[in-house]
Amino acid sequence: ARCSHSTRPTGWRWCCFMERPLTLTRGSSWAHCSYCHRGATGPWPLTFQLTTRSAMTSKGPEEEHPSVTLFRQYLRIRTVQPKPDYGAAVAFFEERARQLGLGCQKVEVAPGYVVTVLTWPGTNPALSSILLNSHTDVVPVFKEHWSHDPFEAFKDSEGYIYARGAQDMKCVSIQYLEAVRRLKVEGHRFPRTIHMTFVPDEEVGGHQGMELFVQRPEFHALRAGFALDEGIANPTDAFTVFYSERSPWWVRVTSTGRPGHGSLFIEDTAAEKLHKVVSSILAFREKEWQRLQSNPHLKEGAVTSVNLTKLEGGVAYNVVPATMSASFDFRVAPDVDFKAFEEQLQSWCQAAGEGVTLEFAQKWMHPQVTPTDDSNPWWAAFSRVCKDMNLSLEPEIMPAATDSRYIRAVGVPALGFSPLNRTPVLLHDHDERLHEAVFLRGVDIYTRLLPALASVPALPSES
Ligand code: MET
Ligand SMILES: [Zn+2]
Ligand SMILES: [Zn+2]
Repeated sequence: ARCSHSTRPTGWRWCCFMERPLTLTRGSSWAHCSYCHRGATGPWPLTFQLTTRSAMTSKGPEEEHPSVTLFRQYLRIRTVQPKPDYGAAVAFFEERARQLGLGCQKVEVAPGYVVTVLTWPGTNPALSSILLNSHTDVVPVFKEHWSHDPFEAFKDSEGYIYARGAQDMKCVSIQYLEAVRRLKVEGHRFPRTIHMTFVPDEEVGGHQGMELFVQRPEFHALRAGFALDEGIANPTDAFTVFYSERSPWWVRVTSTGRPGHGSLFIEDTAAEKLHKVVSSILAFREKEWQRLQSNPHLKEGAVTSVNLTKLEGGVAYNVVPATMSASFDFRVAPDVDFKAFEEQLQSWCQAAGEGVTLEFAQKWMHPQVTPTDDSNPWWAAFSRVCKDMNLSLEPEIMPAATDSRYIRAVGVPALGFSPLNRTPVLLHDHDERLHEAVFLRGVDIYTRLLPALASVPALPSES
């Protein structure tokens, strides 16, 4: 097979030999394949500049990079909460497994909730495996605030792909698959097995997804030694990598008090007492915010955040209700004393008066930290590749929660990493979008990371 060099100065061309894109130098009359170097005009990678981005942007479908086409196909599957079309997603991954010649296993962790596992076996089955995890569901949209239909995967003339899940995290699922495809086509084999897990329901807490899956014999049979899961885009040149997470505590405070006519000065009302708790919690929020603001070394994930997200109660303007409630989304930093923190919440309720109680809708109690020094061979391999590729890494604590918490809690070290730099953070936002060149660069990054991770020598525990 040979490269087919294009004479066009812009756009994507496919190298049939290396199964990857040719890079085209803007203004030159011909292209080169960056892998097999036929007709090379300069070193890979192209410097990643906005001008280059538009040079790399394709116009018509016939010019589009096949990995981008696949990404857009996946984005069109409506796996949107609260009623995700998981059947279509599972069928999509089964078809990928068939096309790539990968093992495919479906594990139904709850009725209708399937974890799809695609497997590329390693050469040394004695070694633990690499787990590449991604969730298949996406959060709902406010359609009226979008510039394009969020399930159409519209690509604008600049190369930005608009879709719910473009960043969180359908890009990562396809980047894993495309990196594996490239490596397989190039004829590589690695000592460690690579498993890709596609899991449901992360966006609603993972209770019918990863939380159940890690307890199943099928999960233990994967013998995962290390996992990658989602991160967050970085608007700068750097890439963020998460080594721990804050713990979600979703708390509902219910206040009860004396009811009556809306014209009277009734004492001991539900509203009065709820107001006190809300004030205590929002004062704590302000304190944590100030702590974050005043210390430039602290990142968002290192302090505890809280937001008042729901207020419920009442039936009429002139009826004082006997019950009112407030719901809070706490994200508790990993270094917090969890027992003391819960006691603090209880004491705010008690201080507000009689009949004020709290309940938890989510309460994660097992924060874990994956070491980011060379004592951790997985970190060493991961960071070495990034160094070799000249990628600067910003290690942080994930401010939100991902399925990584379940993976780490069963003893598997995990890093949260979405290979998206120079990208505004738009997860869960209107007009969530990703530039196709950033997406493709992410495939390159995994194409370098996977060989390194899947070739980490036997650990002391494995020999
Ligand atoms: C607490 S469930 C996690 C849902 C979502 N990933 C979030 O962080 O909000
Ligand atoms: Zn996500
Ligand atoms: Zn999300």
